[in-house]
Amino acid sequence: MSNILEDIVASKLTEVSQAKSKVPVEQLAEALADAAPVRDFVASMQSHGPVAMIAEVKKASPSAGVIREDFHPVEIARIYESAGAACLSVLTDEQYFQGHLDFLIAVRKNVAIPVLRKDFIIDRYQVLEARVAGADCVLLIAECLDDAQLEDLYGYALELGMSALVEIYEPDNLERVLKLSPPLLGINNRNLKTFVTSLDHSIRLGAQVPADCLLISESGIRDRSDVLKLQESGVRGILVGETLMRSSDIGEKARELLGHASQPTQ
Ligand SMILES: O=P(O)(O)OC[C@@H](O)[C@@H](O)c1c[nH]c2ccccc12
Repeated sequence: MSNILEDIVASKLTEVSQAKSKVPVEQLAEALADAAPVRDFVASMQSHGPVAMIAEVKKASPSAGVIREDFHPVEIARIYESAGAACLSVLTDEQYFQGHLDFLIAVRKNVAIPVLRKDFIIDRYQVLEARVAGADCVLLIAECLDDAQLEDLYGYALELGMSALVEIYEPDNLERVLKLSPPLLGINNRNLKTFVTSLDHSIRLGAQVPADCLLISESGIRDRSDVLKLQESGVRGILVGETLMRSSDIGEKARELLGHASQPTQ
């Protein structure tokens, strides 16, 4: 079976080297002076209880294809914000998710809550690019990074004033990510090799996460009962994309997940 993560990482290597030849790192670093001040992603997650939502702006994915044709990132982001999302996640990968760094730039300027750059980060250049674009947090996927890379990219994100959301799928990666003492830890419910998605994955693996680390269950969350089930298992954050993006009333669906719905929807 082909492993999508390996394919994506391979194309990221090319993408990053092309980006570096277009805008050398020294030039990119000069733009840091003009970057907006960082918003505290971790604090926003911690202050939105009992379960804080990271709402994702995502047009398409390798597992689902195009999720939403009628795609206006800023409009969607504003709806998420007013529905009570703690933070936003914006896909910036172009090839596999039909995202764009420009979406993040536009979203960040039009909301007041912190924004995560959702991409496959394998190089410091992408972390710098994220900060220059206005990102408050970057995603670091343990399955794409060895220990040295993980530590380096994590440290660099912090150095630039951002937070990093460290994500794992494989149970074997838990121990090595906990060495960073991250305030946030994401457990992906979706196996990126098979696309099989099960909430039980973050529930089971989450039981091994220390209480001082805010546990975020990612992917495959569909309704209020899912959220309650996760909450009962100690999950304090959720990352939701597809369910919201497929909804004909995004705001209502977001409020339903958070338990703020005017009327429960089925
Ligand atoms: O659309 P969903 O099933 O609600 O999932 C959102 C998010 O968890 C998912 O997009 C995701 C989790 N980790 C990733 C890493 C890269 C790209 C995407 C992801």
